[in-house]
Amino acid sequence: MPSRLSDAIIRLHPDFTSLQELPESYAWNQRDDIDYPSFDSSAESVPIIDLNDPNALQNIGHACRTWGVFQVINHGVSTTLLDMVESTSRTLFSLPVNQKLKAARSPDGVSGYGFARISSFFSKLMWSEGFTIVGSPDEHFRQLWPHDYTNHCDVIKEYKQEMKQLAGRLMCLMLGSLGITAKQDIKWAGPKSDFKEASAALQLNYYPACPDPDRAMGLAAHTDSTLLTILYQNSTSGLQVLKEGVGWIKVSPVPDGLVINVGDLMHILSNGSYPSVLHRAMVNRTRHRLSIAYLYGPPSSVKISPHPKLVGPTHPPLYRPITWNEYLDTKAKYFNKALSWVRVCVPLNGLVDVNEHNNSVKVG
Ligand SMILES: O=C(O)CCC(=O)C(=O)O
Ligand SMILES: [Fe+2]
Repeated sequence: MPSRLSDAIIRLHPDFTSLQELPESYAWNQRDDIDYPSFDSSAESVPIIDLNDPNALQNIGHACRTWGVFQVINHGVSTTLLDMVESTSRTLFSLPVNQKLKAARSPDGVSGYGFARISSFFSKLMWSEGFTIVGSPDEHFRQLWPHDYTNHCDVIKEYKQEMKQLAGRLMCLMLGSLGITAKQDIKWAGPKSDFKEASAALQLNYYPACPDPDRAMGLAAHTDSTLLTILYQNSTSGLQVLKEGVGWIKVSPVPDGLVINVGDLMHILSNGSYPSVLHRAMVNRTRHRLSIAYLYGPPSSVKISPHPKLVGPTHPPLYRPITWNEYLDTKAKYFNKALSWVRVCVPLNGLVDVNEHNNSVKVG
């Protein structure tokens, strides 16, 4: 890398541990909570759903409709694997900045190390680092750990496999709660209804301890562009979701729990019944935080549209068909307005998309 370019990147990617004060470039004078108050989980809390509960499907339907987010326990992903993926992520972000930059995301690429991808939409910087994995992690991991990358690659591959299985199961439950049977009603679910052809990316997020957390922002408010997102967070809280009419609600980490977000494509598929949840990550004065988001969507050639079973004379389709890539392009252009650019019809109840009230929604 030419040295002037790498100097510029290092200036943009500081060694957070060396900063004793919050630089002005990281000070968010205006955060979204100007309009919305913040609550801890004592006010209202995101539903926690046991996947072994015989009522799991109904509970998921209710959570998707009212919150657009829920946590799952007894999901079948082992604690050992969650610990291992957390450990690989922590090892990655603990590398010296110069080493991490060897696997920097290229300006037009998606995989690799860098700031949150949504950073370009904001004038202030976010107190976080990210690493995106699309496809195999081998090449980038070899750059990070030239002599010792295979174990880390294996952990990521196993985690992605487990996530894919869980995501397929959650798809069946979420669709089932809308009255849609994966096997009969969704062609791309495949003969075993395992959504084998689905696409996905893994997003590792690291939020170092911050000297002035009240003025900093870990990851600004956004909805995910996915069908659904499976988020693992370590034991440090920081995730908040916006509950319409209430405010920002903390999503407290539950031992071995996974947070499931409804994404924009599920909102479209459900013809607006399931809201894609607006969420953000705050930072902590003394503790670092890690999160690992499995971003799950349809195969690249599949167009997502309001499902025919949810459409009728009194329920016209609210959105036009769109592929994941087309939607990502729309989101990158129109940010929080992306859903309205896909909309073909104003809902009969006259409500606008929840996200349009906020001016800081970005790609997930
Ligand atoms: O760190 C978190 O809790 C949120 C991460 C997130 O929203 C994302 O990666 O899209
Ligand atoms: Fe997100």
